[in-house]
Amino acid sequence: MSSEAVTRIRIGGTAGTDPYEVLVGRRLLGELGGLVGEKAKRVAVVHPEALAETGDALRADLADQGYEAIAIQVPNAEEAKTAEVAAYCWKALGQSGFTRTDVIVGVGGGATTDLAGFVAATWLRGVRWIALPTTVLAMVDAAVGGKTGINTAEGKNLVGAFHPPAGVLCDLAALDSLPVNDYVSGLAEVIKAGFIADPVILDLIESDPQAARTPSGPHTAELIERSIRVKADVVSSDLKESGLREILNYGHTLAHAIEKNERYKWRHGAAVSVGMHFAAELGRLAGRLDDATADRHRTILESVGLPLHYRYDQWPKLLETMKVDKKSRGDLLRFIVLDGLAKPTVFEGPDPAVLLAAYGEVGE
Ligand SMILES: NC(=O)c1ccc[n+]([C@@H]2O[C@H](COP(=O)([O-])OP(=O)(O)OC[C@H]3O[C@@H](n4cnc5c(N)ncnc54)[C@H](O)[C@@H]3O)[C@@H](O)[C@H]2O)c1
Ligand SMILES: O=C(O)C(=O)C[C@@H](O)[C@H](O)[C@H](O)COP(=O)(O)O
Ligand SMILES: [Zn+2]
Repeated sequence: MSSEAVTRIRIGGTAGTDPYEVLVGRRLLGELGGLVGEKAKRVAVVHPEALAETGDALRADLADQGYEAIAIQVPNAEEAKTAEVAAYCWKALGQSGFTRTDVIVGVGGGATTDLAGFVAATWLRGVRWIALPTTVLAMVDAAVGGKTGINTAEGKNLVGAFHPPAGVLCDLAALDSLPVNDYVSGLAEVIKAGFIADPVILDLIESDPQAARTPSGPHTAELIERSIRVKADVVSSDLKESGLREILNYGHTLAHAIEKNERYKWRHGAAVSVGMHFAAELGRLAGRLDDATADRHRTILESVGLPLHYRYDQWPKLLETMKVDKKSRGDLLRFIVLDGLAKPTVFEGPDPAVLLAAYGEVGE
């Protein structure tokens, strides 16, 4: 892709949902006004502390276009995904007289877009919102697909709504300021897309893992676009996770338990990396996944600097949390595993001894 090219990926438009586009490229700001639209009088730009300048620049730009624009600054990372911060946003909307035709813009990483989308889903029972993801993870996953939400002390994303955005603008230039640990953490969801659906992603990363760790790598745009296409295909046919969408949860059953155990101080992508290692070992021990594909998880995750291990002594607590994962049904634990490369499937009610053995490979 040349630096001027813009890729457009269409999402939804089936089962009564409004279609929207994910744009990937550079200098996409000119698209924002059109997405906000003429019916809106007010626009609220929700941004994290780390992007205070970006948030204010967007607010000023929207004000120049004639909107009553406000900026709502929220804490960085998971500290934004709380009921208290959502209430703070609702207060700001109420005080600015925000109506049903007004629009929320969420600019930031996945934590910010999850929160902004959730505030949009709940304000007046649902207003239009636009996502401007600024991390790899938010571009390839969080901002796409309409899952919005916040955490509670009891678990990850326990409160939320399906509320797709009106558009998603992935400006690759935003990635230049991202700390390397956050860049790499987003690669976990990219690698997830590779294992569940598009192995070319794995080939591209394996061809030069060090280059994959930076936005200036030769395959950055292709990795992001391929991952978005994986997600777009899935959520376009199953927005509300009645079946197929569960494959996007690969590695997440353990990951969310680790995040809760760490009081949301771990990056989501790091936890997903450990969770995929666990899911691969579970698949292998259950006799479903071949050794080569299971081993490939370790090598590729490690090659980009993602973690494979977590504390062995925490297993009882992690198991308790996993029992109330959103994929559980009654007392039935359910995991996404692979029957082979790009063959994700649901594994229901694994033998507790197999679960423990799989964690034996992950625990340290
Ligand atoms: N809704 C979904 O479908 C979905 C999918 C995947 C993940 N998620 C959620 O996404 C969240 C993780 O998102 P994340 O990995 O983007 O982390 P994040 O949103 O916590 O961002 C990481 C840090 O980077 C900062 N930041 C963001 N963009 C920056 C930039 N361009 N330059 C400098 N700093 C920047 C943020 O303020 C934060 O401090 C989790 O809460 C996870 O549950 C949601
Ligand atoms: O979009 C989905 O569906 C996913 O499962 C993508 C995940 O990467 C993402 O972390 C999602 O927020 C997890 O959803 P949850 O329903 O398990 O909370
Ligand atoms: Zn995720």
